[in-house]
Amino acid sequence: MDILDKIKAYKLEDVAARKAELPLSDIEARAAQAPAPRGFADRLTEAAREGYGLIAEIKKASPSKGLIRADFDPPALARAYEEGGAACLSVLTDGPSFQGADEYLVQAREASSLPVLRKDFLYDPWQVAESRALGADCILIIMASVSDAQARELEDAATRWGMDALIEVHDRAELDRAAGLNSKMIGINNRNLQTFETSLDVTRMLAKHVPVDRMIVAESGLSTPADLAEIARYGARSFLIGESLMRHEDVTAATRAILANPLTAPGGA
Ligand SMILES: O=C(O)c1ccccc1NCC(=O)[C@H](O)[C@H](O)COP(=O)(O)O
Repeated sequence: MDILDKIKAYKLEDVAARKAELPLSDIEARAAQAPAPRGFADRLTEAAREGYGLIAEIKKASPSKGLIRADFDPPALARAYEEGGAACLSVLTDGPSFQGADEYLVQAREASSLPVLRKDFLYDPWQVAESRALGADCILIIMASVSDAQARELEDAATRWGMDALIEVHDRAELDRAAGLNSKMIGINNRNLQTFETSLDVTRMLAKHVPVDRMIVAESGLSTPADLAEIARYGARSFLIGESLMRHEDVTAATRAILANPLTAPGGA
């Protein structure tokens, strides 16, 4: 059983328990009261047109690295990322593997004007409504962890709630399945979630197969302006970065530094 299977097993139990406490109609009522969605894909596209589109991640710990940032203050981090030039935020809400919390998303969104991705493992439309109730503007769909039917169901639910979906892939088969969905954003995860091996070669190999009407978001293992410039050569102008920014004491300065001198290339987003 790899980490993704383990996460899926406890997540399904957790969702069943949450649903028992709060039926779909109740969580939908909460979602309907949430602040209006901030256009996540639109904001990212706009930033990528002018330079790079950065989704900056609020990440305390991970299965591959353990504790990443002890001094962890989600509202302060959200403000620091915004000041540094991030286009969007990603907030890990999973507790057992990432030391995340739903509350971190609420706090980060309230502290900034940026659209927010709920970075979690979703299997059920109930969780999509829950994400909206928390204020999320975008959800993540990990193709390695869901069937085509589940992916479609999650994407449809996100659309109904006015949210965007980032569709994450790691290999060609997942990319081909993702292309059958409607979402504009395709996240190419450089990290193999079975082995944790991380290589920018994954984006290099897959980017050329992404349909031209989709936006590539390169994810994981990015830590220098040179990494971004290299990936930009493969056609990706948007990036999801967590650990390398979280390890800097001055997150604003680190965000500014990684976004400096974007590779000027035709093609925009
Ligand atoms: O980060 C992990 O170890 C991990 C393990 C299992 C499933 C997901 C995992 N990470 C989630 C992410 O996708 C990353 O947090 C995100 O792409 C940012 O990556 P990085 O910049 O390398 O922190």
